[in-house]
Amino acid sequence: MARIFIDGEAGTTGLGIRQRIEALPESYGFELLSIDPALRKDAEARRALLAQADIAILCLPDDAARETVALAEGLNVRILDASTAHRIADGWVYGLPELDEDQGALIRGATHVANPGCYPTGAIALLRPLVRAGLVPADHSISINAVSGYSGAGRSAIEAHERDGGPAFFLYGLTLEHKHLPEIQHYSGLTRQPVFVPSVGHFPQGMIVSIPLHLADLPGHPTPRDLEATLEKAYRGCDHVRVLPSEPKLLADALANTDNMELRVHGNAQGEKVVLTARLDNLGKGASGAAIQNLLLMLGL
Ligand SMILES: NC(=O)C1=CN([C@@H]2O[C@H](COP(=O)(O)OP(=O)(O)OC[C@H]3O[C@@H](n4cnc5c(N)ncnc54)[C@H](OP(=O)(O)O)[C@@H]3O)[C@@H](O)[C@H]2O)C=CC1
Ligand SMILES: CC(=O)N[C@@H](CCC(=O)OP(=O)(O)O)C(=O)O
Repeated sequence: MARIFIDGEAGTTGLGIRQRIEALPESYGFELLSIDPALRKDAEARRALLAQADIAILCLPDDAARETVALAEGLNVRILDASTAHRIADGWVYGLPELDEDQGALIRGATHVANPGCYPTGAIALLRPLVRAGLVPADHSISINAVSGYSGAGRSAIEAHERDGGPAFFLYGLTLEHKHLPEIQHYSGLTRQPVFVPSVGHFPQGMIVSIPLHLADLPGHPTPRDLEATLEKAYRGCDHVRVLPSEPKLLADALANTDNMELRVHGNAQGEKVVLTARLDNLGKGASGAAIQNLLLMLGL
């Protein structure tokens, strides 16, 4: 029997995790420990639940996640943090099992796992294998564009979109210092920070991360197929990541309510340029679905 405490269980990510745990077969033997909603921000009440839990999943703003980690000090509880607070921190294992062949084993043995960000999940999945294969130089200038469903901004944004019916679409992060950049750069293996332009559309869930490349700028002038074959090799056998043929049009919300991600290399007929795309549900493989993958790994299930 594994006792799980979801700190922030009433929020968007917390609720998604709770629903996924409740849908698992009983034989997995999970017991959910819930806090009295009136005490959800009370340090003593949270520490008491942390003391009873085998794994605590943090679905909190960054500062609150740091506070819970401090509260858990000295207790025998493993932590899976969905916030941005610990993604490149020492002593934490990055919870993207598809990152490397041994990443699943690292997650299995870890006491502290950082669940990846939604945009980084797509960007890193596209870039890391290409950088490692030498097809994209580590110091290449990379631009990343992305669109997310409005649920990516949490409960208050969801309420605002559903109450006011908009806005239809907007770019943000235009100071070019989005909180996901350190994580994207670090795990993609890039020495130069990319330009990252996220956006939000008026749809609840879904995401496309896209990265344009001029192939003549890359060493050895690879073909679109070279890039695609490298991605295929990297994700062969992965349950949640698929490399699929290019399509002339991609809908951002086609994977809503799934925990999978699709990667594609779209090239022009002359083979001069490509756009790499990753499509996922920001709340699925981008958050709660990834957390369940990590939880099951941490418990050896
Ligand atoms: N939504 C997404 O697509 C993704 C979100 N994440 C990350 O997951 C985390 C949670 O985000 P999300 O679920 O979207 O946010 P929400 O705003 O939907 O939920 C956050 C929850 O945390 C609670 N909370 C806030 N402060 C505290 C505190 N000090 N102590 C205890 N509980 C607190 C909130 O309660 P109350 O509302 O009462 O304040 C709320 O229930 C964030 O770090 C976010 O960046 C990660 C990947 C994707
Ligand atoms: C649409 C939107 O606002 N998205 C959020 C990212 C989602 C999220 O909260 O990401 P973390 O995984 O890093 O916590 C943002 O850009 O800040």
